[in-house]
Amino acid sequence: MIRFDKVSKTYPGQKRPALESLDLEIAKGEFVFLVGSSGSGKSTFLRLVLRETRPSTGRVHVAGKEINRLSGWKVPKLRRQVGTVFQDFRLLPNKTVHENVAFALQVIGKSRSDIDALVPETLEMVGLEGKAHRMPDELSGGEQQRVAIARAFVNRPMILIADEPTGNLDPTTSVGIMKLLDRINRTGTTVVMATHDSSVVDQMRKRVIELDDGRIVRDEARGIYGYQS
Ligand SMILES: Nc1ncnc2c1ncn2[C@@H]1O[C@H](COP(=O)(O)OP(=O)(O)OP(=O)(O)O)[C@@H](O)[C@H]1O
Repeated sequence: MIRFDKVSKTYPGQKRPALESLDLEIAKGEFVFLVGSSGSGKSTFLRLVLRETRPSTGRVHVAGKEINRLSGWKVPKLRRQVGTVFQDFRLLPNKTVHENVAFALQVIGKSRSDIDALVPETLEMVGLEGKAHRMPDELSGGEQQRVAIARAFVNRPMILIADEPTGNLDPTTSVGIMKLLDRINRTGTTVVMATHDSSVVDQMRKRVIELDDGRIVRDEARGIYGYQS
């Protein structure tokens, strides 16, 4: 589902590469934690998967396509296959919960009847039935993150990328969010999550890839967080 062949990335004006000669394969349906200290290259990895940036050398394959060669007009189609969730939720503040999730479908041209069916179903899946007409600021942080996950998943993407999704949440709320991501993963969606949250990683016992200075220093099938920040 995601394959990196000898991928290096050096940002313009930087001497040291953010990622160096990364070889990596993530299969369909896997759940992968990306860990490593600040600056180790986690966000750069995720940005390469989304083609928000391109590798300096090497090849990035996502959902069967070599994406460095993808022409610009095909990038939106790629991004439809990849849902994204962030630490700071990134909801539209002036839209209701329903509208936030519906918007993700409107921009890709889904019909009104599809939207009317998919949004309530997805809100129910994330445990927000009954809150469809609330505004984001009328929700707890955990609920806002559930809306963000609903928005990322409503289109049933092949891959879900989560960058520190529990970073602003207390431990109990984080457990609920992880159960939800696990449920999404069980539908067949590949989940890649960058995190500094050691308790979450230790609880889930999924594949753990650790980056250090742009290189993979650990790749374990049922790993723990295992590095001291
Ligand atoms: N746009 C950019 N321009 C120049 N250098 C960058 C840019 N983005 C990241 N870097 C550098 O690349 C390296 C890797 O950064 P990256 O953001 O991928 O790390 P990270 O593991 O995601 O860190 P954090 O856990 O703090 O989010 C760092 O040395 C960083 O300073």
